[in-house]
Amino acid sequence: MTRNVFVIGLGLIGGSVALALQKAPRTKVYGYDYHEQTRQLASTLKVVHEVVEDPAEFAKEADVIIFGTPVNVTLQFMEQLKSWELKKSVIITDTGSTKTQIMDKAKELKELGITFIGGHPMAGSHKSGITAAKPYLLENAYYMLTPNEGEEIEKLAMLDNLLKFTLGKMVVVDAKIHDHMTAVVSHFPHIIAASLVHQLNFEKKAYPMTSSLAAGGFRDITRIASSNPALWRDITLQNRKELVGQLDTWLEEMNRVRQLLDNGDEKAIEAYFSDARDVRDSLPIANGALYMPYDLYVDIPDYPGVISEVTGFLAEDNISITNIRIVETRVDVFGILVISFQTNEDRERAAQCIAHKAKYDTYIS
Ligand SMILES: NC(=O)c1ccc[n+]([C@@H]2O[C@H](COP(=O)([O-])OP(=O)(O)OC[C@H]3O[C@@H](n4cnc5c(N)ncnc54)[C@H](O)[C@@H]3O)[C@@H](O)[C@H]2O)c1
Ligand SMILES: O=C(O)C(=O)C[C@]1(C(=O)O)C=C[C@@H](O)C=C1
Repeated sequence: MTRNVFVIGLGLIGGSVALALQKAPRTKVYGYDYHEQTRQLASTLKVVHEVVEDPAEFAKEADVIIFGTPVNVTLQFMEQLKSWELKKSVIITDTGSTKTQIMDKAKELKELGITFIGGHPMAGSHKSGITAAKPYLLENAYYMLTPNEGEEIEKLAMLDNLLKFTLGKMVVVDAKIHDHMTAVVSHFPHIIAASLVHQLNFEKKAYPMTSSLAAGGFRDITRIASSNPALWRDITLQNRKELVGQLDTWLEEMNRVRQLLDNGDEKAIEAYFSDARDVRDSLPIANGALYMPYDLYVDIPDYPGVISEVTGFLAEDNISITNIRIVETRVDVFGILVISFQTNEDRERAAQCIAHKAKYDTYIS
């Protein structure tokens, strides 16, 4: 029997989930988005098997409903669900970055016999919209499910079994604990990134050249400041209690740093950086929330066709790449072509392949 999966909100995350779930057996993926252009693109780009025009009407047919909408929109839909005609067996989930308010709302649905199990894949991008969706976006990332207490284990297992096709690593987490942890590693960093950009904006009024000097460090730490502001407004509002707590801790920490600088305490300042480096370097790379691809920097000469030459050699040796980009400056890196791999083994094989076949130097940053 075919199961009908219905994705509402076909942007970066909803679109990526929809693309991934098309690989699940006996599954038909339907999708709805309130933007007409997104619905058209969903059809043209085959992000879903079929586009739906009326979500409430189609919901009657759905076995699983997945919200890929901004978190406040998901709350509104959850209110509407109360009056939708749904299959008794339907399992509803979301992909939202916050969980406490959504899981509180889920309790109201449970009273009406509707199963809602929260979900949150810990992968994404500062890009938004359907054109940024990719079938492998969630691969290897933790995918958290946040059932309320007392949720039927069979329903949780059914959802887990379906979402496994995103290739995410499924874990179950309590909603409140989820919001505490994601405040630290995801939501608060967005505030810091935005605040640094504001600081540069202020500085550049007196020193206009400052912007031109912003290089790799500033780019890396502020990339997420280019995220969708409305999405982050909703996330930070829903998790504002946790964020105020993080902000208080941060302010205390900044006062401590200020003291170190005021005192000109060499040892303490070095320890501040070296302790942070040790912690950062021991974080789970590629397995955890801090998923990072294995990057290889290739020092290539500047002539047409050189990129396809390198990727051609890798293809000959059956080495898959996950990303490729050109770094526009040679100031802070050795190589100019950056190729990402899924595993360290692939990266090592690629370095050997490039050294052997192309004779270009490779570096790991
Ligand atoms: N961006 C990330 O990195 C990331 C990562 C993990 C989870 N999330 C969560 O995933 C969800 C979606 O985020 P995204 O990054 O894909 O955003 P997005 O802007 O790319 O996609 C959201 C989609 O929802 C649609 N939408 C908005 N209101 C709607 C409505 N009333 N009815 C139907 N469709 C509507 C939009 O048109 C858009 O296509 C959010 O809850 C977010 O917190 C985001
Ligand atoms: O990579 C990014 O741009 C992201 O911000 C992705 C990111 C994060 O890591 O904070 C953002 C929100 C999520 O809910 C999950 C992942």
